[in-house]
Amino acid sequence: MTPAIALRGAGLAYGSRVLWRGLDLEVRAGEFLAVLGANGTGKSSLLRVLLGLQRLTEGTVEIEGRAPRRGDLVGYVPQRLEVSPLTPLRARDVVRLGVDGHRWGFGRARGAVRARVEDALRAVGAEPYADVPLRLLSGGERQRVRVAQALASDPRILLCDEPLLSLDPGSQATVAGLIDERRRARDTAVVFVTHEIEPILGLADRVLYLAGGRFRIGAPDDVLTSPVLSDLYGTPVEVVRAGDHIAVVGAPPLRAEGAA
Ligand SMILES: Nc1ncnc2c1ncn2[C@@H]1O[C@H](COP(=O)(O)OP(=O)(O)OP(=O)(O)O)[C@@H](O)[C@H]1O
Repeated sequence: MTPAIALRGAGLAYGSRVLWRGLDLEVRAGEFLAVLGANGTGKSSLLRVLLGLQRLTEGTVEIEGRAPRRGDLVGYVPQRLEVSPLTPLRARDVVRLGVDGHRWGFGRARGAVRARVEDALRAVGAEPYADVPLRLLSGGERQRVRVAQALASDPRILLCDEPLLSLDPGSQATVAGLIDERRRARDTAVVFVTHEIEPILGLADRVLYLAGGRFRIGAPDDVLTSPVLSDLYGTPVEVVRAGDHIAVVGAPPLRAEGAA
């Protein structure tokens, strides 16, 4: 079966600075891949490659067997929804923007569009505030709306770039749970970039951990260990686990230039 995402011998550098190279990774439909690592290790750049916004400097990338391109195969959830204090947009309007006009048409298919929007709002539990102006919603409510927008086109692949940032722990768990529910219900492949490990620890099938030009891929329990991360960073790093809590202690800041 064609993987949802296939990277082969993939590398990305900005000038002489190598973010990562030799990345061989297949993500299958319905798989949840968490992408972890320090600031500046190239996590967002990886998403840009998958969105077709950034060219690899070596190797190849395919989305369902083809070069990345614009369209409704891929949904995207950014860090946060920036909202102008002047915008009249309501949650419902934002979700409507996520429904592909070409696929659903204008005029003739208005009923279908409306149903799509309602489904997406319901999926994230945003119906109670669907008609409230966005600027009046809390951070967690806005992020649910943003997830609804990304889900509205029923993408085969969902790319999430730190969607939990600046949410409280309860909202983090809710937003991560919504994305997890969708991938289970529709076999959506999920690539989830996050600094918050705990909310996705029980959800991720695999982890891609980036550190200063090097990386490890594997099941969370295999990658998030003191020996593996110490080896990856090249210095002693402690992974402390207590119940559902986990902390990576002693990871050094990013080196000035990359290259493993
Ligand atoms: N177009 C570009 N040209 C040159 N350098 C870039 C470009 N885009 C990103 N960078 C640099 O590449 C590095 C990786 O950026 P990226 O945003 O992918 O990292 P990240 O792992 O997502 O970081 P963070 O966790 O801080 O969001 C950063 O140091 C950034 O400044």
